This record gives sequence, C-alpha cells and structure tokens, in this order.
Amino acid sequence: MMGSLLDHLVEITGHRDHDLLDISVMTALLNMIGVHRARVMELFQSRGDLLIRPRVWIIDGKVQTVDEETSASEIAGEPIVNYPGLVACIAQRKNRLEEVRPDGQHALWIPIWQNDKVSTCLEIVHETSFTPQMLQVMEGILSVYRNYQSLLDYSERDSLTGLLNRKTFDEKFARMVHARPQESSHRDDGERRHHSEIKSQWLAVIDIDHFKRVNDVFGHLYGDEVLILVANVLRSSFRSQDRVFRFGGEEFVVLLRSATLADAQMVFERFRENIEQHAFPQVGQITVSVGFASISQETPVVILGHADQALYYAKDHGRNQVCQYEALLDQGHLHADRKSDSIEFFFDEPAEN
Ligand SMILES: Nc1nc2c(ncn2[C@@H]2O[C@H](COP(=O)(O)OP(=O)(O)OP(=O)(O)O)[C@@H](O)[C@H]2O)c(=O)[nH]1
Repeated sequence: MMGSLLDHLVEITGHRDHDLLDISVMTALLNMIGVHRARVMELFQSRGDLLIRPRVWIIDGKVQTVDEETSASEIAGEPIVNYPGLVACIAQRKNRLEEVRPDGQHALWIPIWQNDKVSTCLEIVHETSFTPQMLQVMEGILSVYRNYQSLLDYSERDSLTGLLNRKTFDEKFARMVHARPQESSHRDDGERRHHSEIKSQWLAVIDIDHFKRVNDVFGHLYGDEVLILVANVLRSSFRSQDRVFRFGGEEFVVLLRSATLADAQMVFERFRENIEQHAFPQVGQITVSVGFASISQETPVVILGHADQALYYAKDHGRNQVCQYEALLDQGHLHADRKSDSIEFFFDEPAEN
C-alpha cells in the first residue's frame, strides 16, 4: 500500500503538464481506492454564466481525456447550477461535500481551492458511502495534486490573466505538432490551397484594437480589467484542448487543434464577435483583430510570422476582422519572401488607417 502510494506520488510530481498531472491523479484514485467513476472538471465564465466541462474522466476502469470525438455540448460546457451539490460546496467554502444521488450512488465533490478561487474540481462517484480510510488516502493524493497544480500554474501562467505565458509556448507548440493527425502531416509545405476536408492545426495572433486609447482615456486599471475580461472570453471561446497564451501587452496567441479551414475561420470569427458584443464596464465596446495561419512543417517563429503578417493586414484594412495568411497569399495581397522565409513581407495596396 505504502509503496504503491509513493509510486503514484512520484508519478504525479514527475509531470510538468496539467493534462498529464490530471491523468496521473485519476490513475492514482483508480488504483488506490478503486474508484469506477470520476471526473476532473474545469469551471469557466461565459457571457456572465459560470459553466463546467470535463477535462479527464474515468469510465469503465479507464482514464480518458477530451479528444476530437468529444461532443460539442461537452466542449461548450453546462451551467454549474446543474450540479447543486457542487454549488453548495463552493458557496459554503468546503473542501468536500458528499451527496447521495437518486440512483443510490454516493458522489463526492472536491473543489481545488487556489487563493479563494476554484477553477478545477473533482467529482468522484462510488457505489457505497466513502469510508474514513478512503477519504484519508484521497485527501493525501489531492493535497499533493493541489500543491503541485499551484506550482505549475505559477511557472506557466501569466499573473494578470491566468492564461499560459510566452515561456511555455515552444513546448505546447511542439506537443500540438506531435499530436497532429496523419492526414495533415504529409501535406506539401509549398501547398497553399487547403482541401476543405483536411484538418490542420492553426495558430492565431490576436491583438486588441486601439488599446492605447483605453489606457489613455480610462487609465491602466481599466486597461488591466479589459485584458482580464478578454482572457475570459478567450477561455470560453475555445475548446479545452486548444491552447491560449498571453504573449505580452495586449497580444494573445491561440493554438487551435485539429480543425478544417472552414471551422478555424468560424471559431476565430465567433471569438471576434463575442468580443464585439461584450459590454466592458465603463469602457463600453472594444474590438480585436485576428491573423491566423496553418501550422505547417515550418518552425514556430516562421508560423508566428505568418499569423503576424495576416494580423498586420487586418489592422491596416479596418481592424475588427479575421484574416488568414494562406488566403491572403492566394489572393495576392501578401507576398512571401522565400529567401528570408517570409519574415519580410509587402502589402500590395497602400496601407491606410
Ligand atoms: N493596462 C495595461 N496596458 C498595457 C499592458 N501591456 C501593454 N499595455 C498597453 O497597450 C498599448 C498598446 O498600444 P499599441 O501597440 O500602440 O497599439 P493599439 O493602441 O492597441 O493600436 P492597434 O494595435 O494599432 O489597434 C500601450 O499603450 C501599452 O502601454 C498591461 O499589462 N496593462
């Protein structure tokens, strides 16, 4: 028992990644206390509502994570009010709450408290009541999980918005490219046309329009508030397997996993609209410009350069719009500089604005 517990603790603290950490905690719960159903859930805000969606779960004795097969409703999340036990647990600031479900199953809600906030919680379901010994082992595993998660957050996250920081970009980029589906990996690099069925990974650079004015007119505190609210809209606009970074200032980067061009265009457009329709306290309406590019076999710097070029094009042609690098090349609006591999670029029309 002790040896097995130590093995799990070594496994849990050996990861520098939240997904792997979640998986090893679920595996520890499965093996140490024989849990048959459990979920790691994330809590997030969307249009003023608090929603919840699963990130990792145990079903039929196997640990599973969100993947491309995950249903749209699971990705979108459901209102937290659907889970009154969890709502009561958080409202009463408890570390855990046990409830008996109509089917007689016992469920345990365990919010992971960090600085008075909960963004992750566990739901553990068991046929019978949890024994004191089960609770003790679980509490031990979860204390390590809690502490280790805050350490990871501290090193990986931007302190203002809680989004991933720039430092983590290369590693997350490499992992996403590694997870690339087969069909897109043998696409010719020089190929600019995307078959509508082909799924690719996408990188977007997002920049708030005229953000300097927000700071100048309302002050930096309101500017910071806008950054936090934009980060919330970002979190709720993308799937949990996508990655969202604050790259510094008012610039954000999104890595979008496995989507067709049409889907990527739709998702970024929906995000742009979400921001346009959001009422920012005092500041009112703000808009964003988005440039995105396909994650080809090029280096991250080159792909970031592509998305940046599309972003600059959007900024120079009216802002509050989404532009795609490959489409701009096809339409002749941008010209890749093959020698320096597209670090330099030219607009075909005189820039205005
Ligand atoms: N409040 C706040 N402001 C920031 C932060 N980081 C950068 N900024 C401000 O962001 C503004 C960026 O302005 P610019 O790059 O000139 O661009 P812009 O005004 O957004 O205009 P366009 O991008 O051309 O639409 C500057 O005023 C910076 O001071 C931050 O952490 N908090």
